[in-house]
Amino acid sequence: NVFRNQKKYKYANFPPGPKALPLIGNLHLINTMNPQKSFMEIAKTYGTVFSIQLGTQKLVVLCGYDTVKDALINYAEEFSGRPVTAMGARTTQGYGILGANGENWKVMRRFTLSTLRDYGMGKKSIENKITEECECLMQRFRSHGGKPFDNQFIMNAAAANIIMSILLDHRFDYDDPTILKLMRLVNENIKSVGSIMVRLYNSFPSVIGWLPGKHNKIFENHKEMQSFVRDTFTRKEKELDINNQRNLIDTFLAKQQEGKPESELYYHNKNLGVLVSNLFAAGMETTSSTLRWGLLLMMKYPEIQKKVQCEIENIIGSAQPQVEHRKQMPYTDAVIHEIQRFGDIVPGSLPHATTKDITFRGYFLPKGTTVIPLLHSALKDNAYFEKPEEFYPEHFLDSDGKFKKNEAFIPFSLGKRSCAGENLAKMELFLFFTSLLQNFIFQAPPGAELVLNPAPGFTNAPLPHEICAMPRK
Ligand code: HEM
Repeated sequence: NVFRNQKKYKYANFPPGPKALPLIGNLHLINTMNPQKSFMEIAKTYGTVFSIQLGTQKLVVLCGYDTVKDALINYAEEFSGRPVTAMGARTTQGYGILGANGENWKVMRRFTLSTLRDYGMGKKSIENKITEECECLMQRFRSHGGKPFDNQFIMNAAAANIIMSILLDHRFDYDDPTILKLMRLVNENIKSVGSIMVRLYNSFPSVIGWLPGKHNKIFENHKEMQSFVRDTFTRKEKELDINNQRNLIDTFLAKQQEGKPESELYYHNKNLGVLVSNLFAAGMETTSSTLRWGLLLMMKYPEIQKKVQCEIENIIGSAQPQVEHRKQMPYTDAVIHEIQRFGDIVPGSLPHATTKDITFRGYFLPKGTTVIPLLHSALKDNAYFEKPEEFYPEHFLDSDGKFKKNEAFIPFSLGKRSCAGENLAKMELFLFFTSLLQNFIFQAPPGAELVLNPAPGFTNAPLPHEICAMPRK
């Protein structure tokens, strides 16, 4: 039996892992509130490259900075795929950038990086847009007059507006129904990506495909999102002036109209629609949650907040914060790095897949194996960070108070699939964070207890909480 022999051969040297139960596999070993913790536990028994089975699907988990780096840097091409899932096949699989593979992914990634560079990174213009957004955000903060408020919605809206400005060259008022609708769609999807129902559905589409649950909601949301995006860019198409491209959608439509073979193969509306939703999904909640961790941590550690504010006073004074200031501000830079390390926003990265059969650290991984690079295990790696479980900006400072790099700082992942918005995100984090601290003192509401555990989900957002923003001047 050729098939059986092949299967046996393929899995003979597969990474080890706990024994799987019928149907559920190892699901009973995974704490759905905190899967990272379960993974770290399993690694203690089975090593830094181990396998687990969710339902009927086998995954390989990479644990610890050295292992993650070895895979994503030394075998960059081999680990650069995305898994093809049953759910994805019915939604966005293959299009856009996040879930794409092969040539389509390469073209979309190249397009995204170069367009973000042209409209966003490096250029002064995006810095001005972020600064403008900061002003609007601070006005909202001021309107609370120092009284407690929940900042989740408003921070999401500010982050959404930055992406919006790159995509559409337009900012929406925080009460505009368009942005409210978009945020609802993106948030609901991100929440449900982590849900156990979705994971099960990936394993047995035919068995539970008819059950009402979050996966049906995802399909509905996805359709709503696509029709929303289509309406928006059809309008843009009418206004397009090839000689005056003002945003990412313009540039995409211009490529579409070039009439080259590439135009038809890759620059079609399906790719545009999925790419646009991907950029929202990837860039909104990540940036906003990081900033919310930042403010929460400043309330928790007022003495650290004070040191940041001192540095702001010394270097920026009452001028407008600019990216240029960062290199003169080692303490603030260290604090922002530590916020990202401690916040650990995307603990399991996005799932990767092997693009060919490979042998990694003595184990055989057939082409198409789903691989989870556990960024959490690098950001909390005690071989690289002195106090991994604490908020300790000194992780990024040398004894002279200068900024000190740490190679295990990989919140944006590594290698060919690493975050395409890294530079944009860093610019946003610095400008929003310093502007807010320049203008407000952040305090816990009277009597409130500040909890630093993350809310359960695919990303690590802070638990719901309120903040008080006391104007400094
Ligand atoms: C603090 C903010 C952010 C963090 C922590 C973050 C983190 C990540 C991580 C961990 C990945 C997965 C990498 C992998 O598969 O190994 C990713 C992918 C990605 N991110 Fe970000 N991200 C942030 C902000 C942004 C922003 C602002 C954008 C742009 C709008 C963006 C666009 C993307 C894209 C397009 C991908 C997919 C890359 C690909 O599949 O080739 N991200 N990000």
